[in-house]
Amino acid sequence: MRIDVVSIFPEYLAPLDVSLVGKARAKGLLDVRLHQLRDQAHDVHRTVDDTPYGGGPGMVMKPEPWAAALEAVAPPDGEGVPRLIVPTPSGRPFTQELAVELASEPWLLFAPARYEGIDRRVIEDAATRMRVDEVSIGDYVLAGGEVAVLVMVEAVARLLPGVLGNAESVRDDSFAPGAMANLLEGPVYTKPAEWRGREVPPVLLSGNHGAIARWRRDQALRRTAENRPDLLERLTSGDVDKHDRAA
Ligand SMILES: N#Cc1c(-c2ccc3ccn(Cc4ccc(CN5CCOCC5)cc4)c3c2)n[nH]c1N
Repeated sequence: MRIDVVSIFPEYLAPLDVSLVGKARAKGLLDVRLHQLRDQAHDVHRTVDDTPYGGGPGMVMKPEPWAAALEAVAPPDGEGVPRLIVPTPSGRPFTQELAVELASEPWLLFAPARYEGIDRRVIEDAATRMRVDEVSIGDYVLAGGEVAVLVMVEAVARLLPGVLGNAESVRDDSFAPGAMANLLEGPVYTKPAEWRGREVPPVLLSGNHGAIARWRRDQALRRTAENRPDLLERLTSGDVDKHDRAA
């Protein structure tokens, strides 16, 4: 997979050089390219923003630099077309389902804006050439889209074949299909078996894999009921018997 990111703060994306994504890049599983939007602003101050038509707070990102930057990355007559992802507070929710969908794309182009966002005409113009998704990573307000790009790239990268080692697996992800689908992870433990007077739940030391699986599901149901009761609504009645619900 190729990932391009256009930003006025490409240094914000430095974490894409480390850990899981960094290793995936080193293994050649991911080709991440960062681009400075200001390189496409040719006035002496390399201006990328201006006042909003109609008034209102803040500044809006000018169309010309963005159009030039997107076309520099993906020339209209070039090979292949990326899927353009535009982080925005007003976007569709970024979910595990969308991460799975994006993980199947050969080329993603992220356009994290700053200020009050990008002139709408940039999105409309790009949509004549490529698929555009306006996406929000959550119901809170950030100062720009770079953090959202870090979130989305990590969520997508870990789904790519070969990125997670055998020891880790996306199979057990909270939101992956299967017995624990739509349940939050339960508690995890490691050595020592007793620490500051607190013991590891004996079932986890029992070697009884059936009992351990049942205990883990029960813990996941409890945690989900406590922190995300909305997710329990997604489970069919057959998944959760009345006893579990009451637990
Ligand atoms: N993904 C994601 C995000 C973002 C996000 C993503 C991209 C950009 C680019 C600029 N910003 C700042 C910004 C904040 C608020 C507003 C709304 N305005 C309406 C008029 O009153 C002032 C406020 C606009 C722009 C961004 C924020 N925030 N939260 C998420 N989950």
